[in-house]
Amino acid sequence: MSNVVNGDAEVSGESYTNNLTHTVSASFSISSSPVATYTSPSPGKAGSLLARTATRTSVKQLKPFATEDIKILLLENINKTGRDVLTAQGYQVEYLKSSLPEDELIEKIRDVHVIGIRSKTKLTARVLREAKNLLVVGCFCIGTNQVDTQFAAQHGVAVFNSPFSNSRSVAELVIGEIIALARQLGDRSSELHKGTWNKVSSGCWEIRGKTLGIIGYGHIGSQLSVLAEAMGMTVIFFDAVNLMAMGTAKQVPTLEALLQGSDFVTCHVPELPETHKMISSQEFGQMRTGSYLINASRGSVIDIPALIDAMRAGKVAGAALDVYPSEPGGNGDYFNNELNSWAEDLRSLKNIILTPHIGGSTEEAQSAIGVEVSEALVRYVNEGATLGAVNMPEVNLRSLTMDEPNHVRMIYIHHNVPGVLRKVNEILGDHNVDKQMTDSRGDVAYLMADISDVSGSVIKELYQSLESLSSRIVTRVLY
Ligand SMILES: NC(=O)C1=CN([C@@H]2O[C@H](COP(=O)(O)OP(=O)(O)OC[C@H]3O[C@@H](n4cnc5c(N)ncnc54)[C@H](O)[C@@H]3O)[C@@H](O)[C@H]2O)C=CC1
Ligand SMILES: O=C(O)C(=O)COP(=O)(O)O
Repeated sequence: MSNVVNGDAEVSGESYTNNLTHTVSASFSISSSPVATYTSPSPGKAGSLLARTATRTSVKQLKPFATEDIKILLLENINKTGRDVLTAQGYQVEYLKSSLPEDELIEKIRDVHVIGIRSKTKLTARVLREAKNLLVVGCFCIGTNQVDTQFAAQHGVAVFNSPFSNSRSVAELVIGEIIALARQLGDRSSELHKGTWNKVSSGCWEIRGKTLGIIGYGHIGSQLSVLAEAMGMTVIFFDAVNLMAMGTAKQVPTLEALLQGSDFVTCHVPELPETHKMISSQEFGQMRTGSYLINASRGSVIDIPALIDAMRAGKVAGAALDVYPSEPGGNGDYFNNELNSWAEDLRSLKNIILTPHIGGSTEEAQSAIGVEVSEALVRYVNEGATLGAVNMPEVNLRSLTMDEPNHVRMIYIHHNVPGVLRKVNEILGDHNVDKQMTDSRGDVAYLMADISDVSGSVIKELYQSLESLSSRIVTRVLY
């Protein structure tokens, strides 16, 4: 492992790796050109922004660390496209197919600078507190409810996700389920699998002319709206904010109005305290008799025992669930009462489609998410850019170029308290700050400054001065 020159003292590769957050910041080697060792990633299928950027030879890659010292843990079967972007950078990438129970996760996370997860891995404050080297989290999915994003921000750890790369896949699944429920396809198919010919039309319907009620009209809800209208459905939606309706869809003012007016109800809200058991006994009472319920958002949104009662009473004629309050960390025979106390009652119902959280599980979605999130991670690790972060202010500066060999990029993540900028600018003030950007989000602020004509010893001084401020969360130096 290569040694890294730290100002005038030499730091061994081992100590450098053990606390990269610190030593990335504290490594002031300008002895080897990061560009010389840079290998540009092979362009992804989706047309990699990173790859395009890397081919512009004038852009300088900011990497004052040996890329092989960056340790990345990828859980939950993250797509090969994502793994390829990260390994092409030279990072050490460990990849597991499932998520990890909390204690194993804590053991593993202590060591890594980057973690990539999907919806199952819970990055709680307890886990993140142990993640002493962690710089950044990549959620290779839409939802970020599984991460304590606020705790992460307060400890200088940025969190990225993929806001819409699997939205279409979820919308298409729901369209399939609307027809499958209306025609009782699941039941007919499993009967025939068992040898029973059961040709019925009673209680089976066309979807043309029926009303679809969408709860949460964001990326998925609005995409679904377009597909449903194309199939002859009328669309109404309920959302916490006023939104532009697609096509001839109409926003309704209350959840009750949506439930009373819909033949099919589908949920597309995030997991929040306000959406917890949003559909419970009272709401089932407000639904039309013989209507259908679909949930591909989060398991906490539906009160499942209340759904079981509503289906047994004939109020709800069918349901499709993709998500559950407890979900297993990997594949296997886990869907039983040990996982969720009502699982066997749910499995015994007629006309209910139960899927193992596959809404976003298509080749297209996973391959696009792999590239998108990995590229955001690379930009954050190498350049400090927070564009698209869900828990940090969005800060970026135009790239440094090869014509600016003695420039340095200072990154200072700090508590958002009065007087910090004055102190930071006193420290930077004797130098030529070429460009600077700062922004805050809640309690945390992020400052990025590019400084010209600085030597190794000056970089060290700047770093130490910023580190000594009481407002400091994380200081990084990139050049
Ligand atoms: N089953 C699966 O595999 C997948 C599930 N999801 C889940 O679907 C959720 C929705 O995804 P997107 O449409 O991309 O999110 P989005 O953020 O684009 O849209 C969510 C919408 O819900 C609305 N909303 C929030 N709180 C509300 C409330 N209390 N009442 C009414 N409306 C409310 C928001 O205003 C927003 O318009 C995600 O948060 C995720 O949990 C997402 C992708 C795949
Ligand atoms: O994107 C999301 O929020 C999802 O729920 C999909 O999660 P997954 O990537 O399948 O674990």
